[in-house]
Amino acid sequence: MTKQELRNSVREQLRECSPEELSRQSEAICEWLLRHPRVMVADTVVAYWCLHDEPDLSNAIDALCKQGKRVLLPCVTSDTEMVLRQYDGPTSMRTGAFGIQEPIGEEADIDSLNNDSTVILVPGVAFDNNGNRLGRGKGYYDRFLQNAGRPHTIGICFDLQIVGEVPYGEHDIPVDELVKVAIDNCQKLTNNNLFGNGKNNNPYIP
Ligand SMILES: Nc1nc2c(c(=O)[nH]1)N(C=O)[C@@H](CNc1ccc(C(=O)N[C@@H](CCC(=O)O)C(=O)O)cc1)CN2
Ligand SMILES: Nc1ncnc2c1ncn2[C@@H]1O[C@H](COP(=O)(O)OP(=O)(O)OP(=O)(O)O)[C@@H](O)[C@H]1O
Repeated sequence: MTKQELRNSVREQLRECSPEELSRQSEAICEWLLRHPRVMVADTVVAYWCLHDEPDLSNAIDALCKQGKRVLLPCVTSDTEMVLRQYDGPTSMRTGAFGIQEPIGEEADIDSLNNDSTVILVPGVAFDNNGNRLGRGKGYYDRFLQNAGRPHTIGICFDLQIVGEVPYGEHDIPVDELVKVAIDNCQKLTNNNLFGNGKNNNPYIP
């Protein structure tokens, strides 16, 4: 299956899901994140403000912000680039490119992310169990992650977006870990979804 065929197939399945089920999963993901050991000790969490077909992280974002953590969100600045700005609460947002809500706060220095105290939550259209990620097809995250050093990355998606195999190329950067929350057994799955410390799941990445 090509990347585009997989995108279309996953989107079709998401359209068939009930909004109630998806919002239950969003809540379970937020709770899972707030209990995640790396997130709990992080001082910086790079999250995303959801598009209509992505898990809604806003409850986790607000909770992390209230805990005093630095929460950063992407802002699209050109056809290829995005930067991160600090989230300072729901009233400090504006509508950016692609209709995505983005903070008006201070732009973060990308060099400040290259450490053990940063966790990056990466959205995706599909992921496979090796951490390979299919994005929206513009390469924003691949370029950004390439420049962000090596902080811990967690792929975030709904259950049905974890697929057998995601086709990947030389630019694609796999995530270190995948959220995998089944409503009835999130506890059981929490320790079962790490790919180890290796950042080299993808043989194309040196
Ligand atoms: N929440 C969120 N923010 C994010 C991303 C993301 O995946 N999720 N990005 C990750 O890269 C960047 C934005 N990337 C985007 C890439 C393509 C389209 C896009 O093609 N939008 C179509 C809508 C149709 C569709 O995708 O079905 C459009 O506007 O025509 C939107 C955002 C930065 N911010
Ligand atoms: N690090 C990079 N440097 C230059 N070009 C890149 C890089 N990463 C991706 N690209 C280019 O961006 C385009 C989209 O790549 P791809 O289909 O892998 O995006 P994606 O991972 O699905 O999207 P996204 O990261 O925005 O969610 C391709 O033409 C690819 O060659």
